[in-house]
Amino acid sequence: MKVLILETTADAEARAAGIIAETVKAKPSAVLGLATGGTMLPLYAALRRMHTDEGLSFAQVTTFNLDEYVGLAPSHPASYHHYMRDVLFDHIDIDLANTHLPRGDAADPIAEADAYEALIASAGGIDLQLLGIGRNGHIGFNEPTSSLSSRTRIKTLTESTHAANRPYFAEGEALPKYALTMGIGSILAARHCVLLATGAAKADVVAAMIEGPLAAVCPASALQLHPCATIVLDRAAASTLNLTSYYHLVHQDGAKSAFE
Ligand SMILES: O=P(O)(O)OC[C@H]1O[C@](O)(CO)[C@@H](O)[C@@H]1O
Repeated sequence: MKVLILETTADAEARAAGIIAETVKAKPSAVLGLATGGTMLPLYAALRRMHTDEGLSFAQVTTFNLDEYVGLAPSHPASYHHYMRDVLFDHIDIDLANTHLPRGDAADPIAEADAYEALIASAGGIDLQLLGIGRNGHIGFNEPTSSLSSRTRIKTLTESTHAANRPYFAEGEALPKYALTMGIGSILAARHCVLLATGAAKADVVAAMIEGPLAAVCPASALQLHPCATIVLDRAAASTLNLTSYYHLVHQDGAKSAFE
């Protein structure tokens, strides 16, 4: 794992956005795996700015989002379809036909999961998978005890995930019980995984992911198996790591990747 600890939250967000921008510049037809959640909002704002101010083009990019709530139509304000159009797709030059999320309102969600997995394969796989991390260690909606080799499927959401996402739903509205999510095996198949975590509330789970045992109870720890995983943190999210000085020694600016 390449652990990058940035001084401020804004620095961490800018670094993660910069990694995505460099990927798209190096390969304009890149296949990006995208994530949602509050952590990603400033990152997508940075990509919007790079598009508007610096001409960063997404015209040839294809995207696959990690997950969607079962039962929500794309027009639902709390759906991830809605989120992605709102915060990114409607503001850049991407071809909407090349943007993909699992359909939460599919008549047959099991068939939808299989078709989504096949669509990713037919696009040639994912070049860069962006990830957030839930306070319970989930990546995508792979809740604790998810199979580390799982593929896109339906998962039951935990109470803590419900609590974290309650603010995105209308008062009194019942939250979806299930989500369609890329599996941990699907995520590990991406050629590069980039996880962004910011804020002290994520510190303990970040330490479990990086320095804890590989364990299904912390799904993000599966990234320990990935040959090219970059973890981008601010100081607060990195505050309970034990090996901080080592990460600084090896992975900060100027380090030669050949020696990582
Ligand atoms: O960035 P946040 O809002 O803390 O969310 C973290 C993770 O939780 C989710 O929002 C799902 O609960 C993911 O989409 C995200 O990666």
